[in-house]
Amino acid sequence: MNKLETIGWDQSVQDIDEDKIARVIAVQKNSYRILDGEMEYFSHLSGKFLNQVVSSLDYPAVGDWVEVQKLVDEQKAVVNRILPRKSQFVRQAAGTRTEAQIVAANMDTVFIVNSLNHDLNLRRMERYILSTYESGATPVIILTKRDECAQDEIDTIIAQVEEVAIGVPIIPLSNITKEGIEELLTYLPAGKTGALLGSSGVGKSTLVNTLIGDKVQETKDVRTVDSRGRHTTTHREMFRLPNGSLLIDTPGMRELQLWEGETAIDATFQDVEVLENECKFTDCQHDTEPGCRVQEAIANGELSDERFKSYLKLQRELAYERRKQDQKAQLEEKNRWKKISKMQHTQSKFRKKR
Ligand SMILES: Nc1nc2c(ncn2[C@@H]2O[C@H](COP(=O)(O)OP(=O)(O)OP(=O)(O)O)[C@@H](O)[C@H]2O)c(=O)[nH]1
Ligand SMILES: [Zn+2]
Repeated sequence: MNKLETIGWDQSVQDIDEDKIARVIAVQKNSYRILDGEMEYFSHLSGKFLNQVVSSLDYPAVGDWVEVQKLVDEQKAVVNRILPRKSQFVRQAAGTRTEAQIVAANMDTVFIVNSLNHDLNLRRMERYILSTYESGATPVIILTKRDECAQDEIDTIIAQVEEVAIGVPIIPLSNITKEGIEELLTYLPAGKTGALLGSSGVGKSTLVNTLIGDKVQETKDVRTVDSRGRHTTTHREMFRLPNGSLLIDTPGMRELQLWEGETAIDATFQDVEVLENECKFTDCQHDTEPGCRVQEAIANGELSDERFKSYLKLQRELAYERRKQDQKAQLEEKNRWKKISKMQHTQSKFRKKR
């Protein structure tokens, strides 16, 4: 096995010098911690790289494969480019600006983590499933803290989750009793990359510690702070598990604002799609039309009204996002031309003077 395979390498990129490839394991303010399978390096982006950056999606993210120039003795490196991603989980960055944020890259599986002891929010879960399908990875749902729930409560919750997570594996587990951990690992065999996503406090970092069998991530109960008063661990980080898989831990998200997802709507709402196709009216809004198959399904309980509303709402949200992004792109293009024509203008004035 070559050393890149120990950090999840499975790309079929041709003409590549193995010694120049590394994987991003953590993103710091202006530097990237990268691993080549043997050694860790602190790396920066090359000037050429920075000149080509157009959007936030062009910066390296945790899980990315990068082509680098290494200074082995100093354990430093310069990043020249990002290799094409096979998957990327994107959300709208927190705040009001229209900007994308990559949560994790090149993962095979996204583990959507929820806790059994908190109110489960099925609408939120639909968002995570949608974004996961859009990312190009496969979703798996994890329900933590099963030690705090009786079996019948767990069964009820699983039944509810099954209705919104059609065909998605659901794993109830406990970081305390370790029930469910073995099952989780069947979805993360050697060489594969997973990412843990979900709200704050559901037990993502604790799960990383459970899987590694050591305390590598700080968790809510103990916040370790170093001498300069900073938290000692970066929260968004990729780890190697003892079974040879890779796992990305991410900070809890307060809300998952969609960035894109039109192509993933069908996979997320397979049940609704089937009903829409069964509807005999070709132009149906599935709203108030008498005889509509969707409305019939809602009336007889086959489809929940909340789920159908959520389906419509997410579609509206995605269309709105798309318009906002298009407007932003137009504005950027306009500004780019303004800048170019201004530059040409000053250049011609300069020439005339001479
Ligand atoms: N009873 C029980 N408590 C758990 C379990 N897993 C985690 N916890 C507790 O839940 C709390 C939050 O755990 P974290 O691992 O910090 O949660 P997180 O998802 O990483 O949170 P953020 O880092 O804020 O995103 C801690 O007090 C853990 O000890 C579990 O399986 N059972
Ligand atoms: Zn209809």
